[in-house]
Amino acid sequence: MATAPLSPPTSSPASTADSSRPAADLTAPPGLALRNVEVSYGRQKVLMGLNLTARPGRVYGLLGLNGAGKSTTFNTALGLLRPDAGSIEVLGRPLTRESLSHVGASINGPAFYPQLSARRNLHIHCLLTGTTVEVIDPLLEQVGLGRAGRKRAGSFSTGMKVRLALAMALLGDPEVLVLDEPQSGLDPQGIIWLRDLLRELAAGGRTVIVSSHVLGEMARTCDDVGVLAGGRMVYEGPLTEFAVAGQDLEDVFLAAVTGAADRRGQEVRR
Ligand SMILES: Nc1ncnc2c1ncn2[C@@H]1O[C@H](COP(=O)(O)OP(=O)(O)OP(=O)(O)O)[C@@H](O)[C@H]1O
Repeated sequence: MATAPLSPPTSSPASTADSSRPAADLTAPPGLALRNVEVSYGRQKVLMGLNLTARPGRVYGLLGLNGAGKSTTFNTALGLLRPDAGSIEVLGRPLTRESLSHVGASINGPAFYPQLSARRNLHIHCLLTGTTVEVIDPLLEQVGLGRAGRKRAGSFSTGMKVRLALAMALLGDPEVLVLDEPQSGLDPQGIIWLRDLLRELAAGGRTVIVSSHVLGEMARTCDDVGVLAGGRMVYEGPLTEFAVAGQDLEDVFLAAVTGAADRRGQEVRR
């Protein structure tokens, strides 16, 4: 699938997820799909038959309470954790080194060499991934670090580190982007900037998957949501069908996850 090249982020007012956005293209293979995935840490089962489908051209928000398994889902989707059962597909192909080369990710917080400049960090990533270094300057501009490229990454503010992590994730112009809590550490201006960037990436045909606890921001950013509770997806689909007009996303979310917890409690008690 071809994706449109990135253009500088717009300074448009906050875009809000709404029903006027085009429906998902169900004929294209999902950017990322997990099928009946089971993952345990020792005796603790964390994912129990998890299904997730994130589609091109859409921003997908993975929601769940602390400890629901969002990071475990991302680590498994990226091949960093081996599932006990189930399968993972990227762009309709099995998870392999080749299919993973179409995925950019930022998980487990920003990771870089603090003693090196932002530019040098990106240079190393280019060498590791076989990406041309020509992309570095436009990318630094793209994430708002154009004037900070020569500064030591270790001296960056939290928000600047988040922007550098995003630049690393975007390095190979990936068709699928997986970001674990990308807003974390950004100020309100940065959050609006990120929202516009994610929407622009999706509008260019990419599959964008983010996790977050900030429900209001997810409501503004995402087309689709997956709500993880009790090791399973308790809702997956358009945001507008999860919290319909007039409903508060927080209320609907809490009802969905506590309902799942109650059901799970009953299963355990039985
Ligand atoms: N490496 C690990 N070893 C053992 N248990 C783990 C490990 N990583 C996660 N867990 C456990 O798995 C469960 C799910 O954790 P995970 O980090 O995936 O949740 P999360 O939804 O990302 O949480 P948060 O929103 O707090 O980041 C938790 O009970 C956690 O304690």
